[in-house]
Amino acid sequence: MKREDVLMEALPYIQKFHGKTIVIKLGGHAMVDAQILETVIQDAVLLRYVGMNVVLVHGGGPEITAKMKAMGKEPKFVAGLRITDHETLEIAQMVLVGKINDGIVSLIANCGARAVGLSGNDGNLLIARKMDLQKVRVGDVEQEVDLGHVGEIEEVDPEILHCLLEQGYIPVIAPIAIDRLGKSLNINADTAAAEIATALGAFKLINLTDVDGVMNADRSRIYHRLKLHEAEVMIEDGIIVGGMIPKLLGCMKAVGSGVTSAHIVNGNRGHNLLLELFTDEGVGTMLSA
Ligand SMILES: Nc1ncnc2c1ncn2[C@@H]1O[C@H](COP(=O)(O)OP(=O)(O)O)[C@@H](O)[C@H]1O
Ligand SMILES: CC(=O)N[C@@H](CCC(=O)OP(=O)(O)O)C(=O)O
Repeated sequence: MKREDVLMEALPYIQKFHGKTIVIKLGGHAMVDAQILETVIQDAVLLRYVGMNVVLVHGGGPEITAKMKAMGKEPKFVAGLRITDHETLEIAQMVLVGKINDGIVSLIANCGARAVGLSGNDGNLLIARKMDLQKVRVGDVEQEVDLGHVGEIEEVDPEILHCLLEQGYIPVIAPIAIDRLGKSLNINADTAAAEIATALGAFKLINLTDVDGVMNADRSRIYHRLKLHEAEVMIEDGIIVGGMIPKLLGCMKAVGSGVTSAHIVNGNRGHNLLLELFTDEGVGTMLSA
């Protein structure tokens, strides 16, 4: 395709998305390479410059895991959620709020846009309560597991985001929430992004991760388009496992609540974010109602 054709293919999308809100979830597995992370940030800044309201929610699971291991702690997950004791919560806050959030804000500044870093604690953005015990099947026995300081989001107050977006900032959000007594809770970043997209009435939710999209059981094919009911069946059938569970559930919640489409895209391939948004074929999985 000629270079001018590439630009012309993007034009109707740029027109359609102008002034619309897009929530981009940057997964920890899509941030392991500094150069790739920079590419993603460049894409996000470009979206801002073509007139979209861009909100970034980031994870950092692999870095939290690495820090825990370095401190002699064994990470454990239930359905993609990290069991979080007090020390783990402190590690998660240090990594997510202290390190990753700050790093992304600086990268955006380097790319010529303005960002403000937040966690769910700021401006009561994410109010949560401690998550109920989770049922886990071990062999034939079903057990109940306490996930510790892990939160279930009860309320989202997007006011602070509206203020920042109106002033042209890109809000960058770390997935830590606050409970009604002022205590912090660890939130899965996919869930946080989906709740924020829903509360903002976003046009799109884009999940950047380390796979090309939602795949079938033997991982031989990608689903480029999924409907809500198909995604439900895939979860019931156990085709979706681990970290993909909160991701797809989040996308389903968002789409079920009015977000037009939710996308799962490989963030480790250069400029995939732009290709998913501005080309006819797209590159990942698009979930719609
Ligand atoms: N059906 C599926 N299709 C694609 N990926 C899946 C599926 N089920 C589970 N996964 C896993 O989900 C992972 C992405 O989730 P996660 O590790 O939490 O990423 P992130 O850190 O980007 O949020 C993939 O690397 C893949 O191993
Ligand atoms: C409760 C819970 O699981 N919280 C996550 C928060 C970070 C996250 O979700 O990071 P990714 O997007 O990279 O997976 C965790 O501790 O890993």
